[in-house]
Amino acid sequence: MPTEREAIPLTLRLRRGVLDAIDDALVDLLALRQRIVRGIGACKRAFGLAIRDEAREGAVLERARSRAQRRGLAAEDGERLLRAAVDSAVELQRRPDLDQGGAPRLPAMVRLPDAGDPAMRLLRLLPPPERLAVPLRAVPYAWHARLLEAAVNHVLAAPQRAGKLAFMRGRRLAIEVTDLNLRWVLEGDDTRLHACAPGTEAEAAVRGKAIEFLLLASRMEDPDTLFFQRRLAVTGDTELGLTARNLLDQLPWESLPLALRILLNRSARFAAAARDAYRGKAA
Ligand SMILES: C=C(O[C@@H]1C=C(C(=O)O)C=C[C@H]1O)C(=O)O
Repeated sequence: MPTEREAIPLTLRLRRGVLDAIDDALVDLLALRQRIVRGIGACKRAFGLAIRDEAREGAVLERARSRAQRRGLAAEDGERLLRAAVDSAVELQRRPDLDQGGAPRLPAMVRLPDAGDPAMRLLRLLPPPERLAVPLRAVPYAWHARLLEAAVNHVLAAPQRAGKLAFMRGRRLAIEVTDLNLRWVLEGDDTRLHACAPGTEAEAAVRGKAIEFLLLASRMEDPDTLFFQRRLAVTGDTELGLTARNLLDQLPWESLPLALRILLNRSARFAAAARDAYRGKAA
């Protein structure tokens, strides 16, 4: 008799492992939502407001419906998920012990929306990306260039096989991360892209801040938006730059391993939260 572990195929077990990580993240997010709801409840008590706000609930559910649709889900699935979260929120605010554990957190609403949240407090301790530039410069160029080369060639494997990288043959394109002071030049040959020696001249460049590249790589923002809003810019040889940009638009992101996409997505969210927390501190 095979044991249960042996009987379940590895591919199924791996997918369940990823699902477990997603479920953990969902529960973590619910806990974070409830922590903020607690503050809202205390505020309502202090101002003598009703706990339930049906107009606001309607707006919350509508946002969930339209976001679900934009992500290719059924609107009802988005609504069901948020309906459960809103019910928990109302239940929490009705609890008589809501205020226990300290004074009502009124100031949290007056200052920043999430200012009292421990996660946001921690995020605000992080240095802004520009300050990471100094330690990053201590990492040998060859290391991050190799890493970039491997990542780019992995992502571009399919377009390369389809001959879509022919435009890069013998051409040099720079990638510049302005706030981290990082710059790589990639050159194409018949089979792949190579990172050139530091300081190599390039014919065109794609430049922007680290977070914009992370949002692009995690697919949390589409290339069109990033270029249209000039958060990523193409300089130099316009034709080469635009061809590279169009390639980014058509990349088969779904072919990236799921675990890598989750990691990128989490990093991008984390970086965006850190940026917002830092802006809050600077304001
Ligand atoms: C959190 C609030 O309280 C309740 C819960 C809501 C929610 O979970 O989004 C929305 C409206 C209220 O019925 C709020 O008023 O914002």
